[in-house]
Amino acid sequence: MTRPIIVFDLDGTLVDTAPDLLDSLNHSLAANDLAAVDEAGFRRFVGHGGRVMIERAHAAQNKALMAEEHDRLLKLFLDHYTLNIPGKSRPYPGVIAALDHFQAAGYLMAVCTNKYEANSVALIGALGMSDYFGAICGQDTFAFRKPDPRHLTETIRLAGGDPNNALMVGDSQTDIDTAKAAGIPVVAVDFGYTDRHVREFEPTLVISHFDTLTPDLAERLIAAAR
Ligand SMILES: O=C(O)COP(=O)(O)O
Ligand SMILES: [Mg+2]
Repeated sequence: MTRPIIVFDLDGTLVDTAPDLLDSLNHSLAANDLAAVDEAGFRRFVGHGGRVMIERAHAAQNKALMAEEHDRLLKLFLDHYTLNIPGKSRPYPGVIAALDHFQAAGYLMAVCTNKYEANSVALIGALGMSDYFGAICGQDTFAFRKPDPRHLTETIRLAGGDPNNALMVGDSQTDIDTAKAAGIPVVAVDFGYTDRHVREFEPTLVISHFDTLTPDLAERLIAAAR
């Protein structure tokens, strides 16, 4: 059998990127005379990448958004975000220790995120975390993205893993729906970016700290899902 694989979402799961995403979002919105989004708004708009964040912020303020404007604001957002990496973004408490434990236990690891791939690779590199991951797949890596389950299953294959011997860890409904559609057990962290409690989306398990996420626990969750 192939080595087991654990796949992580990025924003709100491995790394607390909210301050930087919010700064870059507000930088782009200001160019279209929109009011700044606060932390609560951010939680409602995040999860499907920058383009959707900008679209949702406009809808919330009843502002029309033409296709060309959308492209221009996305470019402003991405240029600002890219220039600031890693900014204030840091891994959540216990993340590095957990990755070390999974690595020592022989797990393959990968990232499946709706951020753009280049920004994901840059952020993970800037935080010194690249060596843990056999694949880092963003919303533009394939022709499909979360909640399409193929984003997850193809990430697993790219990292050399088997979807039948896999666990997903995420912070949002998108992650939970994706894993469920792929038939993969999913652990939800309760400290990420969602406006409703992750429990409502019925993940396999909810955790509040990475210390809880051990290779033993992962093995049990994978075995129970078979
Ligand atoms: O940036 C987003 O909108 C989502 O990113 P995530 O999939 O890593 O949570
Ligand atoms: Mg997330």
